[in-house]
Amino acid sequence: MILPKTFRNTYEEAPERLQALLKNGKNETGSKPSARISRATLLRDHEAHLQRLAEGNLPVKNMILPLPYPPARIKFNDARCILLDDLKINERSRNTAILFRILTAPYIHSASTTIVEDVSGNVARLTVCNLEDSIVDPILLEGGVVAVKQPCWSVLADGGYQVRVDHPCDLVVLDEGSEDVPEEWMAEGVDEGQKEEGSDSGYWKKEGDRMFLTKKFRRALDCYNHGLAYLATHPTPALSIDLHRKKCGVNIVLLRLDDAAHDLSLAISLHASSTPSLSTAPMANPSTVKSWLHNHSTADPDDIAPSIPKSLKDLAARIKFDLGIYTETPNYDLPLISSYVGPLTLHVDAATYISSTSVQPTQSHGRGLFASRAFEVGELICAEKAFVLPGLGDGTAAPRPGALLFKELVQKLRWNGSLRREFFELGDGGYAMGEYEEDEDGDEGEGVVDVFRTELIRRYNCFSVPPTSASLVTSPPPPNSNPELRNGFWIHASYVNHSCLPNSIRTFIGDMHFLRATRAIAKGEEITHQYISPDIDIEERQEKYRGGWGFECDCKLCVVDGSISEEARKERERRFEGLRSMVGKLGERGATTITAIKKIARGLRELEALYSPPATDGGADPYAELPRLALVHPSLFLAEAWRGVKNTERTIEYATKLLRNFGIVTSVKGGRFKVESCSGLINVEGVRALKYLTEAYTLKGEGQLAEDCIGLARVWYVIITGAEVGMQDFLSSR
Ligand SMILES: C[S@@+](CC[C@H](N)C(=O)[O-])C[C@H]1O[C@@H](n2cnc3c(N)ncnc32)[C@H](O)[C@@H]1O
Repeated sequence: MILPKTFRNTYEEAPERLQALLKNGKNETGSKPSARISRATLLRDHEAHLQRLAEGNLPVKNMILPLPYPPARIKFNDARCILLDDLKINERSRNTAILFRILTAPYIHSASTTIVEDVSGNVARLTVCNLEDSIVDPILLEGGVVAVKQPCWSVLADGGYQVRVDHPCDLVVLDEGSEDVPEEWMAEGVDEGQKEEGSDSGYWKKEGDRMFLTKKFRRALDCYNHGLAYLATHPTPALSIDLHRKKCGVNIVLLRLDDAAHDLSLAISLHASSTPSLSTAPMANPSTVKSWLHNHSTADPDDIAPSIPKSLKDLAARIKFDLGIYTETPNYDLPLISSYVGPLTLHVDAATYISSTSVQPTQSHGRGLFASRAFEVGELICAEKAFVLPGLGDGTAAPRPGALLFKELVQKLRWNGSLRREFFELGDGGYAMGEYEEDEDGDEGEGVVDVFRTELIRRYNCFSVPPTSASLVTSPPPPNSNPELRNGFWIHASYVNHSCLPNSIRTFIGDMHFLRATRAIAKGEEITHQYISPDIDIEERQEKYRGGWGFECDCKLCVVDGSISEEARKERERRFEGLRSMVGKLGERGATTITAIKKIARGLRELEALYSPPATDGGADPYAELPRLALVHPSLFLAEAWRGVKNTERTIEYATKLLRNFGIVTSVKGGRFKVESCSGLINVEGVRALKYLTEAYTLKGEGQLAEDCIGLARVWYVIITGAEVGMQDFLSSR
């Protein structure tokens, strides 16, 4: 079919149009659509969209969620069945459901859209969002029957209407042959020939394997289930073990870890009961095995792992790590863990260490993370495996990292009741008020996941992550390009509040998150890190915290920066920008002359004066131990410029200044280099400053001072990258 030039993709509307619709769309709530599009037109239009989809290269769009509504909690069988003629615009009744037969192959991109009819033969466009759908393994199958709970008409940007499902749990896919499928839809779609031919478990196993290899994972599960149903009447333990094992593998791929644990416990208990030496062992009981898989520990008191074949043991390890193993001892082989991470995998099999911290209420920042013991500079405070980190195997960061994370979160929460409670305890910015409150036990109910709340929790708590933090330091992205970042989610780390003067730094090695102390932390102290590095200007800084997370920072630096006059603030900014552009121009010219360096040094002194305490204040310096952020960039330039022209004294002066401007006050006394006070603002520039100091002191023959500086640089390198990997090269390179 040749597409008309006027074809407009109404299935993938531009985000701006959707936003405008949300803001300015006329309010038709409660009414019924004035006109409906005919079956022929809907099908023709759908065909045109499918053709466009097949041509590929659809633009990547940002997701726009409509106004929130809670998911239905009613079971389909208890719902009152209604028809398309009964639906109203934007008005849902939580105890209703509608049955649809799917008339076409779905259009699957950021959502799944298809054309459906109800039992009276009326036709509509159906869009299901946030579904774990794929073109090779569609959930909305042509000829299939689905039920939609609490249906209503939703308005489209082009003025039409559709039935839109946002909570995937509001969609029920009925099995072929289910007694809920109306009789008139029953005969079609059931392939009797295939059923007869494939009536034994060997056939279903082969068929399931074929589906698995072609990535039709849900079909594979169906086939293995058919095989197991056959085995219920023709018991063959070896085959049952095999089919449960295969189901377990598919469920892991689909992030259905609870189901995977269920299948594996059946496989292992069957293995035990059919092995004479194990038939009376505790592991012959599936619930014993299931508790072991879910116990978050490496302990194996029933010796299950040593008694089972390797294929089952490997799956057990996979499930236990993915459900989370907790350790009380922070012993990590960091070079080994780092070596696992590469373009094909971000996933690391390591245990989570959170036992030295606890979540407690703070005075004014909601809940926070607190130290249960003292930590020294550089010490590991906690280490945590990701709850979700998408992007495995593609080698590149996604263009919509937030949307990808959201989709995977919904999938993981939907299928794993055992993981839901912890997630929904996280902050959602106030959404869980009133009507949206979760069930008493903290669980959202069987498979019920509120996607709007999930998205808010994602937004307030997710992290932007590089493949490894070391990659940002050892091979930084070229200037003005974005590093390859994904969006990931770590539950315990989500409780850490922000401070511009933090006492910890977060780093990532694949899907492991590490938090290390940037200064000594006392038992009982709150742990903080920087959500983003603070802007020089206090107003810009607070605007980012307000916009991103809904708070204003009240750390010491923000209080002091916030107390200076508007005029002084603007003057600092003006001079900083002036210096920055001077430095930029020098960079363009290449070689830097001593005269040019001195000019920048003069500019820095003038800027420094703007941080000096007013004489009227009796000389008290509010910035005495605080960072002076506007001075960082010029002092870094000067430290490097003096180093470039091999002026040792000046290199020491400006590298020391650079540390000072980060709020790290150092001293040289009795031949030793010492940190007197540290704001916690440790970063790669600070490590560079220590490296320059090491070189300069070495050149001066001050061996002990050089030793002190390089020792500290090593500690800081581990703090900012998470591990020693790449340290030697970084510290020894020019
Ligand atoms: C990642 S969560 C941290 C845990 C959160 N306090 C809680 O109770 O769940 C981020 C939220 O914590 C609060 N928060 C974090 N840092 C803060 C700060 N410095 N001042 C005030 N609120 C802060 C904000 O409400 C922010 O949206």
